[in-house]
Amino acid sequence: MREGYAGTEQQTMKQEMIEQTPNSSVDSAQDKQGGDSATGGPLLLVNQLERMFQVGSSTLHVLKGIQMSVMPNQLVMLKGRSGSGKTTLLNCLGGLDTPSKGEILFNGLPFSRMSDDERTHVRRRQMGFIFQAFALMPLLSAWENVELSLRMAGTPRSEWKSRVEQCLELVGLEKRMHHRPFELSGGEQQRVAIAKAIAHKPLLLLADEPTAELDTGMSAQIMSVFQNIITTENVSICMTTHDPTILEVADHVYEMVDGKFI
Ligand SMILES: Nc1ncnc2c1ncn2[C@@H]1O[C@H](COP(=O)(O)OP(=O)(O)OP(=O)(O)O)[C@@H](O)[C@H]1O
Repeated sequence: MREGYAGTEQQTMKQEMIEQTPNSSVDSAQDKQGGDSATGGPLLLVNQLERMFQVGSSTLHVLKGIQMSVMPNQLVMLKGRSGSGKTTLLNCLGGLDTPSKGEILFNGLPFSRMSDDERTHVRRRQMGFIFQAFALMPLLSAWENVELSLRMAGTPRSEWKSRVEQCLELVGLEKRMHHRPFELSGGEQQRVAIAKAIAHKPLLLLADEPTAELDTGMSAQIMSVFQNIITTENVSICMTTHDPTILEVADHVYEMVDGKFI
């Protein structure tokens, strides 16, 4: 993940997550109601999205009129060469960056036109993020990493134990729950990151190159975990990838060239 505007936003998000106390009484199940996905429409709808960056005196046009949709329970992949704009798009979809033009509807709501607070609320309650570099707390066990995510989402404490166990079992780590990240392989660490990202029952998982650090066997395991959680957790996944070997498991692949889909 390149640093820059979006990198700063991700830092901000991580900071928000660290600072957030579990004081919200909003029920995540309640948040799952409504919106287009409840009526069979797309979970995510992107209309004529553009993103420009001001670099010195020139304007860099990175996203140039993106149209896309993600349906409920779909696995959508964004493929493209380095620098084509995939991460910039993913950051806009997750509200970590703001489009210069165009619109993003999430669960039937105008996500890109929400206030920062509203967008943060939606992001915390209904979205989960997975990054290339696992993003785990190094001193916490797999169990504690997942529990932290529930704590930050405001899930009642009484539900933590069963949900942590359920998520770690879902990703096949029931025998490694008390290991810390350095005691786990790359693939296992990424599975903890997935358990962490789904713990609060999001509608959408956004994953930036989730298999980039992994060998072919481990990448295949991660893809099979993704397929499993789409059905068991009722979640949609939108991920970026460079890896042609995993594209076949996608429900839909968007190919990006120079800020546009071809
Ligand atoms: N904040 C920013 N300021 C200036 N330019 C930026 C900024 N963010 C992204 N860019 C530029 O936008 C282009 C697309 O970057 P992006 O990271 O979205 O591509 P990518 O397809 O995800 O690449 P990779 O696969 O290498 O991560 C690059 O040329 C990048 O330098």
